[in-house]
Amino acid sequence: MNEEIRSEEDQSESSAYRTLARAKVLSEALPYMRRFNGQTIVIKYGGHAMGDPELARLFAQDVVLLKQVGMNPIVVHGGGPQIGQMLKQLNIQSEFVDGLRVTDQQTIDVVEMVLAGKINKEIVSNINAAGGVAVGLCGKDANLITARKLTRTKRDPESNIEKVLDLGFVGEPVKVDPHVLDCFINTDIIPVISPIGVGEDGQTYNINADTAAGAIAKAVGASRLYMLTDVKGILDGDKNLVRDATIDHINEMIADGTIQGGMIPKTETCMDAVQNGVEASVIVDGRAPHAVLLELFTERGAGTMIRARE
Ligand SMILES: Nc1ncnc2c1ncn2[C@@H]1O[C@H](COP(=O)(O)OP(=O)(O)O)[C@@H](O)[C@H]1O
Ligand SMILES: CC(=O)N[C@@H](CCC(=O)OP(=O)(O)O)C(=O)O
Repeated sequence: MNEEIRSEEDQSESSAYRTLARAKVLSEALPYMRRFNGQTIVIKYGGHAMGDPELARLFAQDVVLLKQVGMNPIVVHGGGPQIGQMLKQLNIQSEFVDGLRVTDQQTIDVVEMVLAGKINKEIVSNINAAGGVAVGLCGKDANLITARKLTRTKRDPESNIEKVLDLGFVGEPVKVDPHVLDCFINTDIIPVISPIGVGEDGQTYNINADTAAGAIAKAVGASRLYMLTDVKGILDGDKNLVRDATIDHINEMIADGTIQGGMIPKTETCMDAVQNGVEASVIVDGRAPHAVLLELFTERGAGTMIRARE
């Protein structure tokens, strides 16, 4: 057969195949779109996941799509690496205890400026540029997150005495008032929230973004809590992805050291959420394009899903 004709046939075959594959993806997505219609989902967008501008653009597009197919996405963002960069530029030393940034007066000013100022508005702009209508908030707006100083203790191995650690203005949420978020349901508005809390006395608190996202997911009765991070999900001892994790399994992995560092507060937040009304928490790879869409709308999903019961 003439080479030109063969190549035309090959091209039309592969284009037909691509069209079929696209149609399959769409038809697979439809039942999930129906199922999640009207549901609220909280997406924690971590500082590591937002590093690459192209990924940030795709993330914004995905959030807009979720809203357009009838869900109520709420974005809670972090920005740890970006805060670190700004502190470095300002020559302010920063130290972490158990994954939490020790926050003095100078640091809290920078944290608020970077999170509620720069990063929040960048995400809002990206969503708006993707055709959405985003509104930026922090925990201070409409009393969204009331916080108090977090107290941490650590046992001194030598004296065996429990010591109170002073983390400065690190806060823990004591109350989330979702009233302002309820106002956005059934509108086109997508809330984007910085993890800054306010004390009863007006003190500004720096809240770990995972913790803030978990508190908001519980308060709004979210169906799903998504944690976008820089790994595929929870990895087992052989570094294989754990697709479905029960609470017992996670506790075992924390106890035997398989889950460490920042993954400990993340999984603890996920477990707390599912034990308090959130249907499922999912840890997904924020470095993968369309991570949330793949998780929500495909049979195979992505990342690690955590439920209260199997
Ligand atoms: N068992 C585990 N599975 C996956 N990641 C783990 C595990 N144990 C520890 N980690 C670490 O947890 C990190 C994610 O937590 P963290 O750095 O706090 O994320 P983020 O900044 O996105 O909130 C991973 O990059 C990985 O180094
Ligand atoms: C108390 C505390 O540690 N707060 C965090 C808040 C930002 C955050 O959590 O951002 P990521 O999700 O990107 O890590 C911090 O200061 O870095």
